Amino acid sequence: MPKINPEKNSPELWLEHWPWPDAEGHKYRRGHLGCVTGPPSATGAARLAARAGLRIGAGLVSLLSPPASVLVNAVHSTAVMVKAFHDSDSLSSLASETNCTVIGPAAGVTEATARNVISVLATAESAVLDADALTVFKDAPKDLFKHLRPTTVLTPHEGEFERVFPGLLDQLGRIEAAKSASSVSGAVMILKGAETVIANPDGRVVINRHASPFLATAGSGDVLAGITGGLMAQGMSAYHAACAAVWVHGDASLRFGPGMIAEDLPEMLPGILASFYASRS
Ligand SMILES: NC(=O)C1=CN([C@@H]2O[C@H](COP(=O)(O)OP(=O)(O)OC[C@H]3O[C@@H](n4cnc5c(N)ncnc54)[C@H](O)[C@@H]3O)[C@@H](O)[C@H]2O)[C@@H](O)CC1
Ligand SMILES: Nc1ncnc2c1ncn2[C@@H]1O[C@H](COP(=O)(O)OP(=O)(O)O)[C@@H](O)[C@H]1O
Repeated sequence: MPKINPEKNSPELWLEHWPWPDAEGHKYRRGHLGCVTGPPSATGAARLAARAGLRIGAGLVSLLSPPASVLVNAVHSTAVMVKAFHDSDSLSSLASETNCTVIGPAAGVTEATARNVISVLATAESAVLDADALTVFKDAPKDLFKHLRPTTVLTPHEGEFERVFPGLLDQLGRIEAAKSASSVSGAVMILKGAETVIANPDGRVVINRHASPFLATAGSGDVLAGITGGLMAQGMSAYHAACAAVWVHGDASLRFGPGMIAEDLPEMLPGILASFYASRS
C-alpha cells in the first residue's frame, strides 16, 4: 500500500475562514451552541465543552440537560444557559434551535443516549459526537452511520474508534484508518492522540503534532469537542472547524504547559484569539 504523507495542520489551512464577529452583529448572529449533559453526577464534562464553545466565540451556549441535572448545571453556570429536556423528542426540539449541538461527554452508555444522539442528528444544523455518543453504537455502528452527514464531526480516542470501527486501526494504521472511517461513515473524523488525524469524507486528511503531552488529562477531549462545536455554531465548515479546533486546543496546551488541567484550556483561548485577530490583513 502506498505511504500517505498527510498535510501538517497549521493556521494557513483555515485561518482565512475564521468566523470573526461583524461590526453590526449581535449574539444571535454569532451562533448558538448546545451541549447535552449527563445525569446529576456526571455534568462536568458537558460544562467543559460549553465553556470552551463560549470562549471560542459562540454568541450563545446552552446546556441541554435532563430534568434531574438542571439544578446542578444551574448552580455551576453563569453566562452559559440551562434548558431542560424530558425525552428525546424534547431534546430534538431544543437541538433544532442550535447551530451546532455537542453530545457524548459523560452522557452515559444507555439506550436513552442512543435515542438522544439520533434526535440531535435529526434536527441540529450540525453536530459533534464524542465519547459515549460513539460508545453506545459499539454493537451496531451502521445504526449510527445512516444518520451522519458531512456536517457531523466524530471525535474518538483510539478506544472509542476501535468500538465503532473495529479492526481498522490494526489493519490500516491511524492515517488510513481515519480516512476510511470518514469515508464509510460520511462524517468528519478527529482521531485523537499524541498525533491527531483529521479526515474529511472527500479524502482530505491532515495530521496535527502541535500539542503538549500534558493534554493527557481527564476532560481535555471534552474541551476539544466544545471548541469544534463552537466554531461550527459560528458557521465554519465541519472540516475547517475540526482542523482549527485541534490546532487551537494543542496551542492552548503548549501555552499553559506543566500542571495544566482541562479547566485551564478554555482560559488560554483569548490569548490565541488575540494573536489571530492582530494578524488579520
Ligand atoms: N469531568 C468529567 O465528567 C469527565 C468525564 N469523562 C467521561 O467519562 C466517560 C468515560 O470516558 P473515558 O475516555 O475515560 O473512557 P472510555 O469509556 O472511553 O473507556 C476507556 C477505556 O478505553 C481504553 N482506551 C484505549 N485507547 C484509549 C485512549 N487513547 N484514550 C483513553 N482510553 C483509551 C482504555 O484503556 C480504557 O480501558 C465518557 O463519558 C467521558 O466523556 C471524561 O471525559 C473525563 C472527564
Ligand atoms: N501524549 C499526548 N500528546 C498530545 N496530545 C494528547 C496526548 N494524549 C492525549 N492527547 C490529547 O488529549 C485529548 C484527550 O481526549 P480524551 O481521550 O477524549 O479525554 P477525555 O475523555 O478525558 O476528555 C485529545 O485531544 C488527545 O489528542
